[in-house]
Amino acid sequence: MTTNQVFQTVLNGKLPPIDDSVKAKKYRIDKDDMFHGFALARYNLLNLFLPEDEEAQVGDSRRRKMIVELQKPRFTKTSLISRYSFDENKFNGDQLSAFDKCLKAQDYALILGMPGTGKTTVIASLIKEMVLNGNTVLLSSYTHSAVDNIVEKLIDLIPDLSLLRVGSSNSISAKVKKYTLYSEDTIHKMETKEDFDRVFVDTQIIATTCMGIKEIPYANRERFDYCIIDEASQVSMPFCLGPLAFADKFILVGDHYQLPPLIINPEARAGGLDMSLFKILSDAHPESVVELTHQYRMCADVMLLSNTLIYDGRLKCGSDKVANQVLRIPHSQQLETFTMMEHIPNDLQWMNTVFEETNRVIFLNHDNLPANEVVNGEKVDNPIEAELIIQIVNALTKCGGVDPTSIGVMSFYRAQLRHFYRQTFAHIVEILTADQYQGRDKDCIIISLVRSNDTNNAGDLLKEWRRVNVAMTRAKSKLIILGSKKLMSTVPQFEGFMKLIQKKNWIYDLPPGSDKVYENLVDTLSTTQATQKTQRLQKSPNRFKLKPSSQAVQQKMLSKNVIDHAMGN
Ligand SMILES: Nc1ncnc2c1ncn2[C@@H]1O[C@H](COP(=O)(O)OP(=O)(O)OP(=O)(O)O)[C@@H](O)[C@H]1O
Repeated sequence: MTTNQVFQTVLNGKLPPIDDSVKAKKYRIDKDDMFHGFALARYNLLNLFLPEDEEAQVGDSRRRKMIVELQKPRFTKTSLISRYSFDENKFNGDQLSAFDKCLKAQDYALILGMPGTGKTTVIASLIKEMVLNGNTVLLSSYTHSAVDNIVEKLIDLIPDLSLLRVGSSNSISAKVKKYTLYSEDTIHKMETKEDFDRVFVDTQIIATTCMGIKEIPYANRERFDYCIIDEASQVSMPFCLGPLAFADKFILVGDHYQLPPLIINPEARAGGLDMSLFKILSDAHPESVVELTHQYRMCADVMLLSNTLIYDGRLKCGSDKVANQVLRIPHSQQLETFTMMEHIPNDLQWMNTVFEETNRVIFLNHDNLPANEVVNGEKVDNPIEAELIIQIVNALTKCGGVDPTSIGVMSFYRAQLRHFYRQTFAHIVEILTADQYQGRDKDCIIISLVRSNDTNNAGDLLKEWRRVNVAMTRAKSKLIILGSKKLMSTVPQFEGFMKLIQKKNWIYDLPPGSDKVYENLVDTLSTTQATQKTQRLQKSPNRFKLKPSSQAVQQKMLSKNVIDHAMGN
């Protein structure tokens, strides 16, 4: 070690004064996260099999019996917590059973929470009960956002929350930042190393991702009463083991009908690395599982897709309000004005189908356009399908007055999403892959299926039914899917889905030329001066060339009369 290094430490206030005469030399320390990650996974596995050594703090024979030998989990007859502080009327029967199961667990319990069934709500309330009764909790999850969702709920639920959020501060949400060690307004005031140690020992709840567990100093904090892992069906087993080793009892929350751990190596997948601990334990001991089946996200039509594809009718709407919700389009009449001004014939007015509030699920089939995919090496996109989606987003937001933050655009293909990043709405409308949408929702979701080709090649991504399930369960009140009916009808995984949407009459065949109909919708509407509109009409009176006898022409004449009348011509 040289003498001219300057160290900044977390122990503010105890720094020796910096000697200005010594020229500081800057060092860059690179941390290889990947290596760190795999080293951690290997350690977690190794720890399960090492002989128990208390002094060296290694070995975990208790977990080995549960996880490797699949020992039956034990449950007490009565709840381990005597005093419930929550209002039972605020929870449904499944959720109350989940509390009951978790609080009777002596080893572990599993919560299978279908989409939007209140997993986050249940975890937060469960933690509240645990800490109010003097227990300590290690809260973990696969992603930072899932950890923060729960912590944000805890902040609202528990006054004087004793919580330490461990992790890099730029991945942590603004509301949660003050629970980290290093934020300016941290609740954890530290002057000395003893203070630092005490934060880890005295705080009732420590929250971090499964990877972030490496930041918890082992010597300082060995035991928690409970470890709770959210998104447990997405975490591969070696990473899941990390947090579990710290606690006497654990609770895993997940849904193995949604995406499993992402394992790219085919050999590792064949060896079972994509099988989460959640799935292994729930298959081995179904009695340890409690299912949350009442969902508060999707309207009944959207839910029906998922029930048909995956859940076999087990998913239910939490209330009539949820079941009957619609996407409100406050200025829908503006679309009518536009179609009149542009003389759009009735049979080309496909946006009306999108705007119809009671159309909660719509499959816009573009076989008649056609809208063919473009393959470029590994990348696949569909420019015409993208153009249609851009028009839908603009129509809903700029014409219909729908809040752009309530809309999400999703595709299975990253190359397709690039078309949307360039749009003015890109910074407000959420544009994500199906995988990134797991755990999120929007009032209106528009899915770009992309694939459309002569050989009906659907690619591999659409064949993963758990990914399709995630995609179909993100919308609350309107789900718009764009794709090729011809191609989708050949995909075995979509057979039930296609049959259902056909039976329900949810397929709309876009007519040829559909992509040109609304392409200047935004320009036209942004021209607010009625006179300007009149000039435009005079310059190009007939955008759509039709025979003089056609019904549409009669309507055009009629609409022109209406506009003329309205403008006092
Ligand atoms: N018993 C209940 N009664 C009414 N609303 C509820 C109930 N439980 C949960 N909710 C509401 O349902 C919505 C979804 O809850 P939450 O976010 O906890 O679900 P989740 O299962 O974590 O969702 P995800 O599938 O995104 O992980 C929230 O708005 C929540 O307030």
